[in-house]
Amino acid sequence: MILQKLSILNYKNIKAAELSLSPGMNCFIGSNGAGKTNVIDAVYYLSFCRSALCAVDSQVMRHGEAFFMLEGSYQTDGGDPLSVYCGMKRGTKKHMKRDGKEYRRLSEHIGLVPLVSVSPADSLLIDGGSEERRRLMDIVISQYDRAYLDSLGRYNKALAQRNAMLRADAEPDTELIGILEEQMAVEGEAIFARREAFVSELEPVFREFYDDISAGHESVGLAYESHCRRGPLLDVIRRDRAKDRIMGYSLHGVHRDDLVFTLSGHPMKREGSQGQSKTFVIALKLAQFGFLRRTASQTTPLLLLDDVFDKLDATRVERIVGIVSGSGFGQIFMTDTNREHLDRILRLCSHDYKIFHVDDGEVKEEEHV
Ligand SMILES: Nc1ncnc2c1ncn2[C@@H]1O[C@H](COP(=O)(O)OP(=O)(O)OP(=O)(O)O)[C@@H](O)[C@H]1O
Repeated sequence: MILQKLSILNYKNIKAAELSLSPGMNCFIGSNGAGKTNVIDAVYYLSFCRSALCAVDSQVMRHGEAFFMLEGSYQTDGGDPLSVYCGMKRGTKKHMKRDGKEYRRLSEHIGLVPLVSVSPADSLLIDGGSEERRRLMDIVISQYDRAYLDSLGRYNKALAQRNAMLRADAEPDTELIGILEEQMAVEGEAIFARREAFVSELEPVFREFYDDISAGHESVGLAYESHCRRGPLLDVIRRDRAKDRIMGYSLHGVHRDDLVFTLSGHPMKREGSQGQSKTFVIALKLAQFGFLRRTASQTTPLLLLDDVFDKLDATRVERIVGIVSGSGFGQIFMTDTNREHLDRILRLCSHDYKIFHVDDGEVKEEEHV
């Protein structure tokens, strides 16, 4: 998938931008706070119907403005044109359209424009709670498996209802809580099977990328942990109903799943240096990219690299650039604050590229000399 043109109106600090993009590398350069991340967040928005950074849509609207609008003109891998539009007026709901036709449900759009993003916020994958790692699995799997997203929705609904019953003053109705547990078990087992298949396919590819970037200096591990491994999920959930009632929430289920990251057999979070943690996250995201390309109807995802090279030594930067400019990767969006650094990266890169200067929300394409 190639994003050929991007139009932005009133998105965060970008008042108006009309960008004609390279099918290869698109570099956004500017000082801190200039709006580089905001531009690539607009690209992210058009894939996921939401910002990667703001949970609330009204927050992406430029301060003092009454609406925002994003429009992307894509070329699919098959060569067909595709247009995606999102617009929202303050105080109303947003409208997402594909080729001029409004979606009834936003979930219908997820996966159409597959995208993998690497950003400084990804350090939370290592340092943050298990919800960050579950989100990584959910974001990838839901881009190629709509049934997964539906299962997740039904599971979360049953979980929220069960938690409400556990917290209520009145003793839970045994029949009703039993039905909710059955729903959680059915959907939970389906979610588990898909997460397990995903991780077992991702893990060897991830290790290969890590070895490649670190020149085989370190050995890393990635494992999937789930209560489903303790036996039939229904038994596992039901067994501790009395304890759950005391705690006021469900202690067991796939909402507690996690990914365990290790460096030489020790927890990455405790042992990894900043550069090693960054390498880990990048290898994970590159593996995710390959996985999506194979599964998301053979479409090459877009790759967003927001400020990724900070804290990495020159050899690792060189190896990463070598990987992403090789075959199998497609269009890339990258941000950097340092021109010399960017020029060094571009010298390594065999892709066609464009440079855009971002200054206080204004985006200008650099003329090629
Ligand atoms: N809704 C909004 N309206 C107007 N400006 C906003 C809004 N949301 C964020 N901003 C502004 O966007 C700027 C941050 O932009 P962005 O994160 O894209 O910077 P950046 O160029 O990536 O910087 P860095 O190099 O520091 O990562 C801040 O100045 C912030 O005030």
